[in-house]
Amino acid sequence: MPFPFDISATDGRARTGLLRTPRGDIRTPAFMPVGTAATVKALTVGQVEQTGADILLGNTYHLMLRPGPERMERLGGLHRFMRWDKPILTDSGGFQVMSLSGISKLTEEAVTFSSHVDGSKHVLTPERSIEIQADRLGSDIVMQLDECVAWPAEESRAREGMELSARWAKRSKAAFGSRDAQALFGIQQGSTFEHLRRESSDRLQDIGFDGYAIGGLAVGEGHAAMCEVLDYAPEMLPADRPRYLMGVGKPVDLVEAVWRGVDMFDCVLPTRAGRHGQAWTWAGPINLKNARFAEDEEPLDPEVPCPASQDYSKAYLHHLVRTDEILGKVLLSWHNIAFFQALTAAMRAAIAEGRFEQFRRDFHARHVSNGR
Ligand SMILES: CC1(C)O[C@H]2[C@@H](O1)[C@@]1(COC(C)(C)O1)O[C@@H]2CNc1nc2cc3nc(N)[nH]c(=O)c3cc2[nH]1
Repeated sequence: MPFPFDISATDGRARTGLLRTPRGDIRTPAFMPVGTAATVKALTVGQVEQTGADILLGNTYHLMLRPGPERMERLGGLHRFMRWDKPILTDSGGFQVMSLSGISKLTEEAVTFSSHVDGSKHVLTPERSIEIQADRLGSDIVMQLDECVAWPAEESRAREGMELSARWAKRSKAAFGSRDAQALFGIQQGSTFEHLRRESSDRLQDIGFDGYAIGGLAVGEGHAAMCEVLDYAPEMLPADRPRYLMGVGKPVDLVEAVWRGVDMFDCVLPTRAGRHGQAWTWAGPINLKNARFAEDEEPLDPEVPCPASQDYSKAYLHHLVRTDEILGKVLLSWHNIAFFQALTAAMRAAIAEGRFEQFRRDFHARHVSNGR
C-alpha cells in the first residue's frame, strides 16, 4: 500500500498536500536538506528540525563507502545512527558514482567503481542498491538505481540511458517487493527530449511506483533549459503521486518548478553556499564576504525565524566569513536551510489560498530582479 498522498489544494499546476509516512508527515511542496554522509553539514539534527524540515536526504554512495552498509545495520540503521527519527529519502548511488568517483564502469548488470576515498573497488546493481537503502540503512523513501546521462546528450545516448534506467526500474521494483512501511520511487530520464521523457514516464507507470522523480536535470543545463523540460515533464507523471525533482536547486528554481507541478526537492546549495559565505534572503542572494557588510548592524533577514537571521548582525557574520570561522559556516548553513523551509512554507500557503501566481510575481520582483 503506497504512502497516502493527500493533495489539499491546487492552483494552476501547483499543488500542496501531505505525504503521510510511518515516521511522519511531509508537507509539500517540500525541501529536503541534504545529509549526504549521515549529517546535514555543520548542523545538528535538532537545528535541522527547528528549521521546519520534515524529511532529510541521505546518499547510498557515501554511506556504502563509510561507515558501510553492514556496519550501519549493526548500529541500528541510519535514523538511529544520526538520531533523526523523521523520514529519510536516500538516493540510489548511480548519480554520485558518475559525478564523484574516479573510475567507473557501467554495464547492463551493474555500475562498478573505485571509491573516491581509498580507491577500493565496489559494485552497485539495482538489487544491491535496494538492499542497502531499504534493509541496511532503513530508508523510508528508496530511489531506484538509474543512469543520469551527462548534459548535453545526443538523442541516441539519452535513449540508451533512459532505456537502461527503465530496465533497472523493473529490477529495482522486483528487488523491493511489496513493503508497507517503505516507499519506492521511479526516476524519469530522457535528458531534454520530450518524446524520451514520455516513453520513460509510460514505462515507469507500467511498472508502478509510490512516487516519481524527475532525474537528468540540474546537471549544468541551466535554469531556462530546465524550465523548458519542466513545461511538460511533471505532468507526464501520475497526478496523484508525489513528483520529486532531484538536485534542485536555487530558490527561483523551486518557485518555477512548483509552478509547473513539482512537489519535492533536494539540493546541496543552501549548506554548501552557506559554508562559503552566501546567504539567501527574501530580497535575494548576498555574500557576507562583501566589504559593504563590514559595519552593517542589521540582521540578515528578519523574516527568517532562526538565530543566524535574528540574533546576529550582518557585520558579525561578515567578520566570521572573512576569518573563515566555523561559527560562520554553522550560522549561514542554518539560515539558508531555514530560508528554504520558509520559502516552501510560503508557497504551500499561497497555493492553499489560490494566490500562487501573485506569489510568483512578487518573488521575481523582490528576490530575482533585486539580486543584491
Ligand atoms: C555532484 C554534486 C555534489 O551533486 C549535486 C551538486 O554537485 C550539483 C552541482 O551543481 C548544483 C546544481 C549546485 O548541484 O549537482 C548535483 C545536483 N544536481 C543533481 N543531483 C541529482 C541526483 C540524481 N540522482 C539520481 N538517482 N538520478 C538523477 O538523474 C539525478 C540527477 C541529479 N541532478
